[in-house]
Amino acid sequence: MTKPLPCIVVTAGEPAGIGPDLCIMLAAQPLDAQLVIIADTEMLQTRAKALGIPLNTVAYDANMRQQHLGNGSLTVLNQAVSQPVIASQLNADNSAYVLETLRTAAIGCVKSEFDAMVTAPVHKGIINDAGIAFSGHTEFLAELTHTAQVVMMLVSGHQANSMRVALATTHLALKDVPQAIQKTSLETTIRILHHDLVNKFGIQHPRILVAGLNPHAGEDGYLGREEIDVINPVLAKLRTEGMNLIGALPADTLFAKHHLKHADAVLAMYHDQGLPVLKHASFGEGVNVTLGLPIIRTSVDHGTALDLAGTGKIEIGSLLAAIELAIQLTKNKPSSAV
Ligand SMILES: NC(=O)c1ccc[n+]([C@@H]2O[C@H](COP(=O)([O-])OP(=O)(O)OC[C@H]3O[C@@H](n4cnc5c(N)ncnc54)[C@H](O)[C@@H]3O)[C@@H](O)[C@H]2O)c1
Ligand SMILES: N[C@H](C(=O)O)[C@H](O)COP(=O)(O)O
Repeated sequence: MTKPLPCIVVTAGEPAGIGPDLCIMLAAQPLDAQLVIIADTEMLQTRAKALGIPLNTVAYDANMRQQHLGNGSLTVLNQAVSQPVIASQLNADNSAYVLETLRTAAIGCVKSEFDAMVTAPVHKGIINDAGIAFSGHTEFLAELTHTAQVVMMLVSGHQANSMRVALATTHLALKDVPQAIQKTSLETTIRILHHDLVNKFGIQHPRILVAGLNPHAGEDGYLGREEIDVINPVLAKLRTEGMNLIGALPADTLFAKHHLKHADAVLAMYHDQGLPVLKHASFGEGVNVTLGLPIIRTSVDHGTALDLAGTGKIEIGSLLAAIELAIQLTKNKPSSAV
């Protein structure tokens, strides 16, 4: 008996950004999956007209499942915006809509109606302007699924030569980072990273490079003590369990080719220690994946690109890579029905 294709749900993200444009472009992309877009159908049609792309939308029906053929048609689970959308113009009145698309997708994944969710970019600032505290999908989905700790990892798009960069802290002001690097949370981060590399990415004995926090990994304590007091003791403890952890390494040279050649993942201590390197190498083709969640969630490696919404001048590579990785992860799921 042939297995059904995985059902991937895509949230269209900030409606004034390029998320809707990306979803419309998906209509022409055949996939080895079923595809459901969560968005305001009328808003998608208006944007498609502006882009000059003919778009056929079919209302989502859980009982009518079919492969996404890329024949110009999109299956849409309609979620109404509060206010008409103007491309490039943020409107805080539509922030609740954005979060509702995420809730619908995540709950659908928890209930196994969907196999994985893929998110188009949201604008963190406008959601906060609406009076809703929001620092990112990663933190939002952790809270929604009652998961105490998750790990953000970005993967460069090229499978053969893939770089994976995970973060010990996520969307945090730089001044708050040192305080957030604590033994317990760092240990949990490494356990989640190690577990998911083994179980979700199929890497039997992952070799993980761990960055220090300070310049030159603290230079024996003369440039900061987090390596001596926190990071190295955690690495030593986890090594006794057989984990292959290298570090704490100076972050400036950790990303040199000779180091990366033999690494399955890098753990950076904070957002802008790790992500600029990965985005320099593969911006527009990378994937953001949330590890440690009870559901599969991947995302694009770029933001809302408000300057490009409705212009037709965007690249869809990262969204396609995010969908491909989501499909792959559904296949690696131990109890997967797909
Ligand atoms: N996954 C997400 O939800 C996600 C990811 C990153 C940033 N963001 C958010 O997006 C907003 C804008 O962030 P930013 O300006 O720092 O980054 P951005 O990625 O939106 O834009 C950076 C540059 O890349 C260009 N660009 C981005 N995506 C592109 C694409 N698909 N094709 C062609 N060009 C593209 C933009 O035009 C801009 O010049 C912020 O609120 C940020 O927090 C969201
Ligand atoms: N840190 C991510 C990046 O730079 O690509 C981005 O802000 C999205 O994060 P969430 O997936 O948590 O929204």
